[in-house]
Parts: sequence; structure tokens; C-alpha cells
Amino acid sequence: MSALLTIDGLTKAYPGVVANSDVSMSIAPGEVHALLGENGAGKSTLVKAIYGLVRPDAGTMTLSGRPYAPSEPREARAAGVAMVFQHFSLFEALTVAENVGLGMENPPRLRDLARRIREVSKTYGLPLDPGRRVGDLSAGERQRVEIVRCLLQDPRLLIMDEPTSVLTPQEVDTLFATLRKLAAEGTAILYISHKLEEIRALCDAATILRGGKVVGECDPRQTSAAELAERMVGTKLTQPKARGPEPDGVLLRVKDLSLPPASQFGTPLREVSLYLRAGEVLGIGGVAGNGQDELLGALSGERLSVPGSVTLGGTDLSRAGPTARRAAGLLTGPEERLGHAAAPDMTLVENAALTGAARKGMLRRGFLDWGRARLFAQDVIDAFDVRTPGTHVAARALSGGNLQKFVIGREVLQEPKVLVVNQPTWGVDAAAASAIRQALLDLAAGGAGVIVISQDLDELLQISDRFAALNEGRLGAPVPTADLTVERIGLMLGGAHDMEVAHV
Ligand SMILES: Nc1ncnc2c1ncn2[C@@H]1O[C@H](COP(=O)(O)OP(=O)(O)OP(=O)(O)O)[C@@H](O)[C@H]1O
Repeated sequence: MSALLTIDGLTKAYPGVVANSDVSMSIAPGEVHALLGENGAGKSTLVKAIYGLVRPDAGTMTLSGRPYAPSEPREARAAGVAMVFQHFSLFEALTVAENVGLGMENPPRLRDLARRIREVSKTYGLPLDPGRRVGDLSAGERQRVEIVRCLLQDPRLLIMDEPTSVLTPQEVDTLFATLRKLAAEGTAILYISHKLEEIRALCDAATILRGGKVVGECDPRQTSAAELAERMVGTKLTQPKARGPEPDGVLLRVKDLSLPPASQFGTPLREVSLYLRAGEVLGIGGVAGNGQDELLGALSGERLSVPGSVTLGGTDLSRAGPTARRAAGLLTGPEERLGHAAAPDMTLVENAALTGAARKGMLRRGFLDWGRARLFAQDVIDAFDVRTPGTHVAARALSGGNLQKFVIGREVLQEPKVLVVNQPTWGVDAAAASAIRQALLDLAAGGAGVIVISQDLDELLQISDRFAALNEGRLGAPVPTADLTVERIGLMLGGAHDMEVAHV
């Protein structure tokens, strides 16, 4: 079959790094084509060139036999190319329908648009209320807005940059059914993901990038996940090692923590109770929008709760704000890395100082010691293998996975007593995800308590000592991970907490 899109010799350099070097590949109509590579390999740069967001320095593209060189996304969309981004590009103050309308050339009346959104979201199993304000949506729901927005364009080529990282397993299945349907109708799909088993289940072709160059092509259905990962990184991968001694001594205690929703559409926390011992990893799983962000906010000190509800080592922190909690050793890493965990336009030095100033001794008589901030930023970069030209770079210039390594590393290196992270390996490649998980395990092995909130069940099963499910703001009773089966987790995630307690 003749190609829909052909890329020939595409090169794009940034100061200090060649993001794409002489890249050639082609995609056929109806093909689901994976783009593989470790963090910083150049995947996002390549798809941005296809979508008209990045102007290549050299090389050509052909779409349906015609020269194709979009100078902006509008041109790409007009040619039938749509893209779902890794980072959301939505206006929080506007509704779902208003956001979708903004991306259209000739948006219909809002009422008609809302109806179309409902239709598409129903057809493709992506539940979405067009009237809701985007600021009130969870990360998973925001991603649905992006996907539905693309589907409304009827694209010939749909580019997806890690679309499943915030979806539950059931939602992933539904999305795959959608993508297979689109492919059967002739739409080509270019798919970036670090989840290799997903790629093996979904894609019929793959191009592997390393250091900006194409290092191989393969049929992922015929290639094992281990082999794919090794071709991406060029070396063998290590699995996190099991930890040593049994944990003891309770560090963090949360007791009957209830909070009203932060916004009209938020999820209230309902009598959440848990304890966390020194040296243990507690995994909290659940579908996005079930109170994960609220729980993180209640632990970080962004939201205060009734006295006695959050205590660390016997000290009541329920009424303490984020700075006091950090000083006490309770550190958090939120899910949204651009905007919440890191300030996009600030340099890595400034971002290092944002959360590390007090614990890393950067404050001198009320002034910030920039020398120390720089050293700390460099330490994080070195320890977590953050690929970047230097500490002066703005957070937004880092690839998604590298920024994630930076924000997690920044907290881990502050030697927290308790670290709470939300989706710590979202958008991170297999090697980096394994490094982040190992760092969390090492932190616990060193005597800290770690809470990992994640939608990645494999991740939680791999690193947690105990597992609990968050459902509609209620936290079920934690169960030792060793006792768990996938069926039981399914019940727990569905909110069948009582059944689980009865089984334990
Ligand atoms: N706007 C930019 N300015 C400077 N350097 C950039 C910019 N965008 C990307 N880079 C660099 O180009 C290289 C390729 O980045 P790219 O985002 O394409 O990688 P990626 O494969 O998509 O990574 P990830 O899986 O982490 O998202 C990286 O070294 C990155 O730091």
C-alpha cells in the first residue's frame, strides 16, 4: 500500500543537542505505527515537526503523495493531521465545549458542539460532560477532552503522545477499541508510548529512535517487550531489587480525614485513615478523579484539615501549611509536572530552590544562596540522569520524562521522612521508570515512609508493601501486596472495600 506520510532525512537541532538527525520513516493508511525511544530520544520533536509546531532544519515530508511542510498546526489540521499532546493545552477557566471550540476553524454554535461532543464521547466510550469547567477535571478527564477534540476533526493521521498514561486499564481497552476502529476505517495512527506491552497489543509497526536517530524498525507483535526496551536504550535493563528488613514504627498517621471538595466538581475525601511505617511503601491505586489530587493536597498542606487528622512522628500537622510540613520532613510530588510540580518558565536552579530552599540550607538571613541552589540542581541532574544542557535551562525545555526525573529527584535528595508522590513515572521511559522506582525503594530502605499514588497497577504491585484503593474519596483497607491478585484489585478499585476487608 502506498504511504500516507513519508519523512525523508528530517533533522532538527536545538542549542547543544540534535533532537532529530536524518530521520526517515513512512506510515501507511490504516497503520498503527509506534514511535519508540527513551526519554529525550527525539520522539516529541519528530511529531511536532509533523504537526507544524517545529520547523525542521533539513529534510522533506510527503503526505498522500504531495509535498508537506506545515508551518503551523492549523495547516497540519487542514491537511488531516491531528494530535493529542502529552501536556494538555487547555484553558482551565473555560468549559470542555468552549475549549474544543477554540481548537476549531469554524466552530459550530456551542449547543451544537456540546451535542457532537456527547455523541463522539459516547461512541468512543470516553465519558465527558461538555458543560464542565476544565479546571475542575482530573488529568484523565482532561486527556479525554484532547482525544475527543481530535476525533471531531476526522483526521487521516492521528498522532498520540502517550495517550494512556492517565487512563485506567478499562479506559485503555476502550481507547484501543476506538483506535482499532479508526485504523480499520483507514486512519493512520502514530503512537508514542513507553508502555511496551501496550505497543505490542496495539501497533503493527514501530520505528525506534535513539539519540535523535532511527536505530531500527520492527513489528512489535513479533518482538518481546524486553527486546524492544533494549533496542531503545542500547543496553540491558535492570529490575528493581527486593528490599531488606521488615518495616516497623509508624511515621505518618492520617485519621478520619474528611474534606469537602475543593471545587464544585471536585471529589470530597471521606474519613480517610491510614498509617505509614518507616521503611515501607504504601501504594494507593484508583481511577483518576476519585480523590487522588485531594489526598495529595491534604498531605502537602495545600489544604488544611481538622486537628489530629494528619500527624507525623506524633506531631500534629493538620493545620500546618506546605512550608512547615516540608520543614518537618513531609514532602510531596504532585501529578501535574508543568505548573504544579515545576514552574515552566523558571530555570532548573529556580525550580530546585522552589521546594528545596529550606531543607538544603539555601537560605542565608532571608536571602537565597544561588550558588547552593545551583549545586543542588546539578546534584539532582547527576543523580537522576536528567538529560539537559545545564541547570540554566527552563523547566519547559526538558522532555516530559526528563522533567519528571528532575521533580522526583529534587524531593528524594531532600531526604524526606515521608514522601508522597502522585503518578511518579507518568510519561517516563522504561529505563527511567525503573530508576525512579528504585530510588523510591532505596528511600524506604533508608528508613523513610513512601506513599505512591498511581494508576499504574503493575508499578504499585512491583514496589508497594501494602496496597489500598481510593474510590469516590474513600480509602479502602490496605492489603499486603503479596496477597493480591488482579481480580481482587479489580474488586477493590470498583469500591468493594468491605468485601476485601472480609477476605483479609
Ligand atoms: N524547545 C527546546 N529547546 C531546547 N531543547 C529542546 C527543546 N525541545 C526538546 N529539546 C531537547 O531535544 C531532545 C529531544 O527531546 P524530545 O522532547 O523530542 O524527546 P522525547 O523522545 O519526546 O522524550 P520524552 O519521552 O522524555 O518526552 C532532548 O534532549 C530535549 O532536551
